[in-house]
Amino acid sequence: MSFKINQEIACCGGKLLKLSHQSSETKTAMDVNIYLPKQYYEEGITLIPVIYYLSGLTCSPQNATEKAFWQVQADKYGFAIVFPDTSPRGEKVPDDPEKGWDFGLAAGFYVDATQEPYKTNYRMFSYVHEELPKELDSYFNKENTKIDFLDNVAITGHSMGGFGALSGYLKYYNRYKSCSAFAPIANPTNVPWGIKALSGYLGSDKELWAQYDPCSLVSEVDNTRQSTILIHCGTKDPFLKDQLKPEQLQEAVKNTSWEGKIDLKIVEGFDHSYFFISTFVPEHAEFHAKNLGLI
Ligand SMILES: N[C@@H](CCC(=O)N[C@@H](CS)C(=O)NCC(=O)O)C(=O)O
Repeated sequence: MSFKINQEIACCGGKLLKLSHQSSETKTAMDVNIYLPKQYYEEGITLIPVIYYLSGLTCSPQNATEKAFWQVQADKYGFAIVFPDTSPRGEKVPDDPEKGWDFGLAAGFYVDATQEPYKTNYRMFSYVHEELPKELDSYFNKENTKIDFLDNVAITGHSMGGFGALSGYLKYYNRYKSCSAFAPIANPTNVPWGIKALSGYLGSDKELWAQYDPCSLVSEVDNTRQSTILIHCGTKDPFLKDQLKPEQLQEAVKNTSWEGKIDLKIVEGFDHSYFFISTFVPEHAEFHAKNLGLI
């Protein structure tokens, strides 16, 4: 299956492409944005690495595309950045029966649902980590490989997407070269947003929940590369104490191969918004650029 280019927009030194495609995982059309940095359009550049950015609750691919200012950093270092959607969408896709904004549409939580009525469409884990990278690779690298969607890749995200980045990174430790997160839901099995989503999508089996919880995964995944995970959270984030709980991840890594490897920065005065995210995107970009071999 192929991508449709809905918009091609000149941005910084490169181009922003707003794409859509039919997903066999979610069985819906999915929107995805990609920024191709200026290096993509230059002669003689070797493979361009990719950062995947997973967005938070209520977001589409547009929020981060418009408000995180990754594009400037992508040009500075020479990586592409992919902004997937946060859930399947469409009239036939089941939503939260309570009509909340923390479950269902725009709240897919990057897991593969096992429960009715969600299991047919809510396959965001397999979509983001398997189907989307492969589809992008076959679409963009038809004639020769210019963008490395599959190997020299990093992952990051915000809030629900910070959780998605952490869990995806730990489950695909040998693929992602680095992981960072902005205000992630660090211990989803232990907070209201996570409990609602995991019970809705995965049912009551807490062992299945644990397979996605970064606080459980750190004791199962051996950090053989001695990698550091970079995390920023703001002190004025209204969700910090009850929903994000980054300190639980610090606790969980004790006596594991990740001990001392969570670089958690609690920054004074910042909230949960894109003003916070865009402030720290340059630091995350530099962190990933180093791990992707760009500097
Ligand atoms: N809609 C919620 C806020 C949800 C929220 O803060 N969502 C974050 C991710 S968890 C976000 O990125 N929102 C979109 C934006 O700021 O552009 C509320 O009214 O309190």
